[in-house]
Amino acid sequence: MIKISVEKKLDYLMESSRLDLTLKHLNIYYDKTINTVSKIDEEVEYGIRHFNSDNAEQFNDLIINSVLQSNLKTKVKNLVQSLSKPYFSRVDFKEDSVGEEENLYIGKTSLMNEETHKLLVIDWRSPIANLYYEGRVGEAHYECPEGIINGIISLKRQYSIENSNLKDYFDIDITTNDEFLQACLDSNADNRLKDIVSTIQAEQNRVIRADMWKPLIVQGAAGGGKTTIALHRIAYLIYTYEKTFTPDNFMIIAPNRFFLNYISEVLPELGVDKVIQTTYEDFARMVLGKKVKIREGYIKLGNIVNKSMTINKQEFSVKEISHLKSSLEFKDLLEEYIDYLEEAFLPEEDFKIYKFKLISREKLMKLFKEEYKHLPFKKRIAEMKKHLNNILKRNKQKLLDKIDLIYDEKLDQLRHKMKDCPERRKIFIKMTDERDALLEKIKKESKTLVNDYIKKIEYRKVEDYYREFLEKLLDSTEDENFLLKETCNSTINSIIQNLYEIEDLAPLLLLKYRIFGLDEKITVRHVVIDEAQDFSLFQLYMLKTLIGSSSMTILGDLCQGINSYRGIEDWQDVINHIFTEAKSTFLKLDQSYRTTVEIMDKASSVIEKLNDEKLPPAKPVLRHGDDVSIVELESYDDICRNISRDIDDMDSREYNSLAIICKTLEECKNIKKKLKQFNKDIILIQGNEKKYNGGIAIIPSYLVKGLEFDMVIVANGSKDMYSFDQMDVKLLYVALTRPLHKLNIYSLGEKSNLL
Ligand SMILES: Nc1ncnc2c1ncn2[C@@H]1O[C@H](COP(=O)(O)OP(=O)(O)OP(=O)(O)O)[C@@H](O)[C@H]1O
Repeated sequence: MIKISVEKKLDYLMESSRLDLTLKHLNIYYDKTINTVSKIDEEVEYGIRHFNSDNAEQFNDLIINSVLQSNLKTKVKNLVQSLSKPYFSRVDFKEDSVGEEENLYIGKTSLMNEETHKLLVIDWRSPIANLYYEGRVGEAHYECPEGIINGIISLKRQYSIENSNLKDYFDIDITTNDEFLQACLDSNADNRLKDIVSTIQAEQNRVIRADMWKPLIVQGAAGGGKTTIALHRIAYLIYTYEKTFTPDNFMIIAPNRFFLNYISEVLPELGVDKVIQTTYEDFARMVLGKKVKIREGYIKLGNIVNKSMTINKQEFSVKEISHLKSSLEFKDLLEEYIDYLEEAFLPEEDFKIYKFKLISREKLMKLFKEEYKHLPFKKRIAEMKKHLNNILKRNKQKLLDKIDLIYDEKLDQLRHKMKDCPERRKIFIKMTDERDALLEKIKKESKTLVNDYIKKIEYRKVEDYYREFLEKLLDSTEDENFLLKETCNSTINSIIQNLYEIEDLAPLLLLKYRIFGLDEKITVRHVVIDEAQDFSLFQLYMLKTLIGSSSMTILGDLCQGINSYRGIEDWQDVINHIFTEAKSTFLKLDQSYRTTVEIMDKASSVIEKLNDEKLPPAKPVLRHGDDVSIVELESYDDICRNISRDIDDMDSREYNSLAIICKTLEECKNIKKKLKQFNKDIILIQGNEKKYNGGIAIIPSYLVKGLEFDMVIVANGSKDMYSFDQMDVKLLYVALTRPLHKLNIYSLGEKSNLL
């Protein structure tokens, strides 16, 4: 029997009654909220039933109530969560200038004691909660809008509360390697990522709370919590800027929809709804306003990975072409083409009525290129249209009067020159007819003059501009520049087939943005990009341009840059070339939380083979597990027999998820087929799936980034599969960093020298 000291017993009783008190207030608040919900529900229902589109007031009420209804739903969801676990930690803090020590209970959402107006629970995102994440017992401080508050922490405590019951609590100093974190990391992988509010580490806390207005770039080790932290940062920013922004002002960009599903539970768990969660491809489609057919990135990468086993010229040029199209140099070439379009956009003529010049082309160009420079071409033309209408309005009457005057003078001269006679009368009539005809012509022409001028301006489809750009580039490129020629030719072919590469999206977006502008204003104010190492500089430039701000969080790991032929090679390039006008914050997450020391050491030994100082090593959290097993076998049948045994072992180890990682999709299919003999039910992940519900999956190496599993089997880590080629090294590194607890590697024949 465990002996518990009297002190701990008393403490426990005190904590239990504190929990009861919190729950009592929570329940009162919950009941009140539910009452409000029913009232609002009734009002919305009434509003819909008696809807009268002519009654503006009623319509406004309905809109307001619907928003309220939706907010209340989120509130109720959060309250239900809080009722099960109202807080997870406590900090006892005495501010230097205040006599009394405060017991701060920290939870996912705050709660007020409505009688005393004191906070029973403090939101983890509030400034004072920093004491829990960064302060140690003893002298501590936190920053808030009023300045820096100094004081003393006398206690930091973590609670294990389940279903409203206090199970246990631990007193800690710093939030590193404490029992809580260890317990979290020891637990098994869910099929979804989870929130980590109670165990956020100091370096992670700094990422979460970094200044929103500066671009934030985070290099984070595999398993360093980048994805998790990205989502917590969004929750933090929404809380901090509650009065300024709504959740849909925030957007997270993830590598694919499968990944979006994997992260889909974290934000709701953190009490946040309605954040835009998308992929770069989907976002681009939305901006382009059409269904552009894109060769999925994973298919292309799959082809590259496949072919890299037999390196040939063709494969080399696919990577080179992608690299070129993703570069800022390519963007500059496109900008030159847009400059050329700008020069030729207006009709080659003055704006005139009949023979009378109202404004010269030179002046119109000045307006177009200088006055309205900040606008896309189409919007410039809309502005110019207004301007031309004004010019016409101002000058039409003047012109008509002037013509009258000229003819009056002419007629006068005639009168002086000639005596009245049939001849003079004839000339007179001819002249007045001529004048009237001219006046009529001008009046008539003026009705359509502006529209006729505007109609001369030709718009093409975005993809037609793109094609013309490439054709012109092709013409102006020297024959020896094989790569650029090949790039233009292959891209023109793609346009003809109406099937684009992911690299074509940034050029298409730039053309759309500069020529047509956005169909709808983008309301996103802050973008978070996960797995950003696979983004190109051109893509990042476009995202920044489209949201019109540098308020971005960019997280990635250069060690996992499996798309490095087009992705980022050095974060400094992002700082120097994308965020030139804003001072960026660069932070690192060196610690890795996902896996054991043994597994991380093996993975690190692989990435170190690249000998690249820009690829920082990951430091595993002190958690030990089994050694990594590497077994060389003679046939795929032997490999599958071993895998089958590992699968049988899963239950005894209480693992929920296992991934068999093969380098290519072909190998995945082959192994899946062979495993059928052993009656193993395995899901093959090919990249187009929307979700993974746990269990055993077989998955190609280039699709596993970002994911995690209790156990990973690298099906064939042989010499033939993984060479010292940069892509091979990174693919293997990504595969080795996926398991939480166990890693087995098989090899068909001799194992790779990387291992
Ligand atoms: N402070 C923490 N407390 C508890 N668990 C944590 C903490 N930080 C990270 N983890 C866990 O570590 C694992 C890895 O986190 P995550 O997937 O966010 O890392 P990542 O940096 O995006 O990884 P990768 O780049 O390898 O995909 C997750 O299971 C996450 O819950």
